[in-house]
Amino acid sequence: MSVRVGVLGATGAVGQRLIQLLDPHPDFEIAALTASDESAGHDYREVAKWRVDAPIPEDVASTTVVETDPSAVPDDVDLIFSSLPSSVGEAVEPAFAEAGYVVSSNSSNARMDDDVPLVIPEVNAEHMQLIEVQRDERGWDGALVKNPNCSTITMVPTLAALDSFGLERVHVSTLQAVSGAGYSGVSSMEIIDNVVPHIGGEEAKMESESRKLLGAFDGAELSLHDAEVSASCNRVPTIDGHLENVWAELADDPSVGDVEDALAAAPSADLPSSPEPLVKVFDEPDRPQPRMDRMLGGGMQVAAGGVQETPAGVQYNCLAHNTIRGAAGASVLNGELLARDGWL
Ligand SMILES: NC(=O)C1=CN([C@@H]2O[C@H](COP(=O)(O)OP(=O)(O)OC[C@H]3O[C@@H](n4cnc5c(N)ncnc54)[C@H](OP(=O)(O)O)[C@@H]3O)[C@@H](O)[C@H]2O)C=CC1
Ligand SMILES: N[C@@H](CC(=O)OP(=O)(O)O)C(=O)O
Repeated sequence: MSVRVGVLGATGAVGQRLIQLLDPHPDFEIAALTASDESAGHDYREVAKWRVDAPIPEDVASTTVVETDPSAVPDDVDLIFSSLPSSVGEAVEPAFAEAGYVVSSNSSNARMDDDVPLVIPEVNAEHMQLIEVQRDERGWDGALVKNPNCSTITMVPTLAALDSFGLERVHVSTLQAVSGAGYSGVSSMEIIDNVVPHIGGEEAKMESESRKLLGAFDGAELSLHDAEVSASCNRVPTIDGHLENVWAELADDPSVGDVEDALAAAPSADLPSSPEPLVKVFDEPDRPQPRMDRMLGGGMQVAAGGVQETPAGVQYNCLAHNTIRGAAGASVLNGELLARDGWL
């Protein structure tokens, strides 16, 4: 199988990660790269400030970047990956879906729309069926599919693994890497020797997106999970890898061993980029750590550890690479699911 793919926002931080993952991909072939009007018409190497810690693929470097408009992308492209600023995605992604393209987007716009699948394939692949509702309602031949926010993706696979114990309430405190804000997002004077206890909009995203991901889809409508989720988000001076401290209140009151077993047994998805196992559980109380564990499973594995009982529920720590599992890799995984299940 070879699926021709386009990347919207290809010159950006997440766009570069997408290229790093798509260039060697066994099933996907990069056929179009888009960016802003200022970059259009130039070779990719001229307009992308390449920041990835691996060489820029030569065939990509010499590709001409085009405008972010459906008319600029060849008709035989089957799948579009989008990593645009959300204000741009809001206007442009529906235009691509209307023009017949299936869009796997990482941008935050439309994630909570009733007819937009918000998917982590290992957690809620069945929500992809919402595409039928979306096509009926919007009259699109294409589709718009989202992956969640990077902090949400880090935590939700662990919550899904514990939901059979009766997930009632979640408190989470995050320690988020600077790459989550993009290359120029946090200045060195702000973050070196410091922690910033505020990331605009992040807490609300974790609280709402988690409940949608864990919600039930009856074939026509999606209902949010009942659990209350409360988040506190902090920027810390790590480069990549979001570490999170989670307290989960579970109706069944499982033992620490039961929780560790459930996390370790979280099902993987039978897709090229899905890690096996989905969650690596550490016995060592001081793991996972961003520098040591963010590249587990090629950056796609979620790590967990430090499970203990507390008066506020089961407490544990979890970690994932925010620009791979939390962004570009999440979109690629959704693309693999879309291709495998015949949505293209
Ligand atoms: N950085 C991260 O770790 C994460 C980012 N995200 C989300 O992913 C998206 C992209 O983030 P990031 O890669 O950091 O952003 P960047 O600012 O690095 O890249 C933005 C991309 O969008 C293009 N672009 C900007 N304005 C326009 C426009 N008006 N029309 C068309 N293209 C445009 C840029 O092109 P040009 O180079 O020509 O300006 C560039 O390719 C955002 O929605 C962000 O919130 C999500 C999770 C993690
Ligand atoms: N806000 C995240 C990154 C991000 O861009 O998230 P979203 O995909 O929800 O816009 C962070 O700072 O780490």
